[in-house]
Amino acid sequence: MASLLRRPQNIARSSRQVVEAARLSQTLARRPASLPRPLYAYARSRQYATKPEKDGKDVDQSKQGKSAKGMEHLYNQSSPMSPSQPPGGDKEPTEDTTKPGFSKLSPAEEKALLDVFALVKKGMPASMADDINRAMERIKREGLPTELRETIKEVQAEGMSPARAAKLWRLTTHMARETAEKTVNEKFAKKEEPEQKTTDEPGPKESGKKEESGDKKKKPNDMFSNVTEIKFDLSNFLVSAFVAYLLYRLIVPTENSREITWQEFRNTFFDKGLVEKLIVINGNRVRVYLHRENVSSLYPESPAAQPGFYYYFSIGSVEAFERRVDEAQAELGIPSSERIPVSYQSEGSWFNTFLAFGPTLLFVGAIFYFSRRAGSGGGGGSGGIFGMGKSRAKKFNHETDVKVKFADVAGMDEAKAEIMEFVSFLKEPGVYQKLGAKIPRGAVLSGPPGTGKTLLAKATAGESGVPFFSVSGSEFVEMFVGVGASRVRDLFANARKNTPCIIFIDEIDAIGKSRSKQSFGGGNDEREATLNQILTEMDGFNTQEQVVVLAGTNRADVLDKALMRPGRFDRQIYIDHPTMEGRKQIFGVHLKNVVTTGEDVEHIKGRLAALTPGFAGADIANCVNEAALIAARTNSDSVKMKDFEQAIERVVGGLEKKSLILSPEEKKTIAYHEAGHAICGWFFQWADPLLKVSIVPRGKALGYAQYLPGGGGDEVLMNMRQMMDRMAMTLGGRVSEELHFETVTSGASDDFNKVTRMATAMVTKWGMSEKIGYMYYPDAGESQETQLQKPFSENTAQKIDEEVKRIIMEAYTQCKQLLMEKKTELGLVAEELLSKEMLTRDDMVRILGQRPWATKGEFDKYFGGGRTGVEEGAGKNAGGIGDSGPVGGSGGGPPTLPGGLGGAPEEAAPSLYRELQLRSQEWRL
Ligand SMILES: Nc1ncnc2c1ncn2[C@@H]1O[C@H](COP(=O)(O)OP(=O)(O)OP(=O)(O)O)[C@@H](O)[C@H]1O
Repeated sequence: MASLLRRPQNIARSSRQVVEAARLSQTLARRPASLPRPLYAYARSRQYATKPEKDGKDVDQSKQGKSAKGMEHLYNQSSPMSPSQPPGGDKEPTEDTTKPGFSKLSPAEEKALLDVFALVKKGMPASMADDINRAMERIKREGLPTELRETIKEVQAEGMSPARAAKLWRLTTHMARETAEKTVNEKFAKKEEPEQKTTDEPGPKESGKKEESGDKKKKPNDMFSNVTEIKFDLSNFLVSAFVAYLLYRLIVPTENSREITWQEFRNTFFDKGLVEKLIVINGNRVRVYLHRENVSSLYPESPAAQPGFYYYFSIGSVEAFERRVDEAQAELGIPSSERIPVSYQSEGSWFNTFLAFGPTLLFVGAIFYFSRRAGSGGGGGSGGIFGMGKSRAKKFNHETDVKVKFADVAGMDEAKAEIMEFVSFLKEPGVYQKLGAKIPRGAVLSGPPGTGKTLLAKATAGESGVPFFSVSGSEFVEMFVGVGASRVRDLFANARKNTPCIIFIDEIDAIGKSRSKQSFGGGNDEREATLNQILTEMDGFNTQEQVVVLAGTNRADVLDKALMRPGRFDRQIYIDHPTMEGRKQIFGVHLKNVVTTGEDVEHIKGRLAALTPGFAGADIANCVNEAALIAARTNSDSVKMKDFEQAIERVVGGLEKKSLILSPEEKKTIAYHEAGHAICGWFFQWADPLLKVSIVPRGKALGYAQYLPGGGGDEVLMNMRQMMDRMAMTLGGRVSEELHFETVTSGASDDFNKVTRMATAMVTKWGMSEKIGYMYYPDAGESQETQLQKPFSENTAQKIDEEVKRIIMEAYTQCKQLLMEKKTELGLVAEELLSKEMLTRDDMVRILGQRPWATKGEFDKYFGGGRTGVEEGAGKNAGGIGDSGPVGGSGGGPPTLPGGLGGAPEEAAPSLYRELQLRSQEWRL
């Protein structure tokens, strides 16, 4: 077409042919049998129009570039698919910038594209909008590839098919790439130009030349960074813009069809021989395809001249339609060999297609959306449905992230020594391997919450200087079966790529629970699959692979046996609550982070350690922080001992209840109740020494007495004397109420709970009752069998009840005896408590004199008190039952405990000791 436009004489000649043909066809069309003629005329006109004349001389020069008068509309290029040319045949053809193989946009197309571009540009940054403008300019200047337009035409006429969609995609991508490359080349050219000029410049700039040439060498790199940037943006933009345009054109088409009646069809097109073929759509509508060139000759203004446009009419039935067409053709005398072809098609609308796919699309969309949300909520990076099987483990770099060292982990020296071996294995594997030693694969760190298991694992990574993968057991658990196993695989695969390294699985009980225990009530396939995968992966290492797996759990007892066998988690490291010395060291670590100017830190550490039996490392860290907060509230320069004490009270007892107003009668009852506990604690030899007693309500308690269990030491065993003294002391509140008031209150309920639990344990677990003997009866919570059935007979149950009652009554008698003896002292303490609301150990010494029994350990060092090192032993017990009661029978020596004295601390009996010991720390009425 471009070459045609450059030869106006050709246009003039062909226009004459077309006019002639059109005129002829018009005349002939009126005659019934003239159907083939216009076709012939059309063929001629096309032939001449597309074939350039070799000899242009015979064209009338005066008419060069002009169309015949009255026929201008034939050349005004109004068809959307015609190459662009300014309207009006009189004008000189402008310079053609269309590339070979390209054709220009029609004004209508240009407008549509501009609309789409304007829509896309909205809300874009200015730089991108510029790119879009540039792209549009280029399209206007160079047109679209002819192949692309042909395909668009096909799509418009016959609909979209996968092959056409692929072709469109290929063409638009190709075009986008070309455009981007061109832009880049232009940029190169522009940048090189000024540089050339600089080098040409003579004179003093000569010296700068070398630098410039050096610069020039660098520039291609800079340019390259630009190149990729432009290429990416522009190509992406163009592809999406074209696709948007095509969709726009396909889904919201311009008017490309119109309904006509049978009569119109016959008179206007059929009888004039303009019909090329008929397609019956879905048996109820007929699409009329016309000889477009003939139509444009006859009816140049008609929309039917535009490509993609067609007429249609509705039919009642296919048979009736066929009959009518046959009759019409017979009337026109068209021989059967030249009859108009009729074909049949069934097709659905875009809307129907969309509706058919709608539910599927919605479903896929919903899955995608929710999986993305699930993904982004947790580990971040690997979100989305495709990232589901990816491990969520966080990798910490030993150089930047894991700064914890063994020095930051205080106490737990044995655990540290044990785990130190892993560090030396990772640092110097050769030492072990040359002796043929197999390196342990992993260790389970178990113990109560907050005792520093995670911290120890981090310190191991920090010391060994290897990458550290940290993941929580619950992160493997997903609602889809197989995801957990796939995450385990991914985690270990990652670890193997980063050897030597440490994997730390926190709360491993989330996936490592014993399989037999889980199966109760249905089982859990997903968890089992995940566990099996861990078992396989841990077996799958070869001994050379330096991957150490550490796991943390609070419940080592529920873990699957297979997980704990040697070759998997070879070592089990139990981390208990820290001892007095351990607490001291942990306080040392955390006190470094707060300002304690002017304080004797050594003394503070010791005193705080003595004040916080049963505290885990996390509690200690919290306490120190609370103390700093309290100090900050009072605008202090440094954190003082009193701040720490307040913090401990707050951590253990809760907030002071200032809003709770008690009546004078209630206050008096509370004061006598607490004084009863205090007197017992003071005068019973084996009871816990009193530290502080208060009637200020705190948390749930109306008053409290604070003791130091075990005399500030770290005993894990209790003998019968201690138990009896503790029970008697616990009953002191109620006994005091009985002695001083006409009636008693409900305030002793928690005391009774503790006493009953302890007495029951003495009878059913610790073999401290002659009637029951050396038996162990598990609680309902301890095993599944006991949940349904009691492990003893009715007769034994009765005996247990009797024994428990007897022991409690003995404790009661012991307590009452003491409080009646010390009624005056009790009154003094209670009245002082009423007036001061809180008494310390020093107040007690002032009122009652020195405690008759010395305390053990370092208690006196930090809390005053004259005597130390008083011998323990039977006979010095003021109200003890070691030598008076029938229970025990061992002459006051520590009873032998069922479950093994030296057994692991998680054994039932010692853990109960621990619990009772901790409970004595609680505040009580
Ligand atoms: N031995 C210790 N030395 C110093 N700080 C400690 C120690 N133990 C615990 N802590 C403090 O307690 C915090 C919590 O400890 P960590 O997370 O290691 O406990 P954990 O045993 O893993 O708890 P959980 O079983 O609940 O996961 C630590 O960040 C640290 O501040």
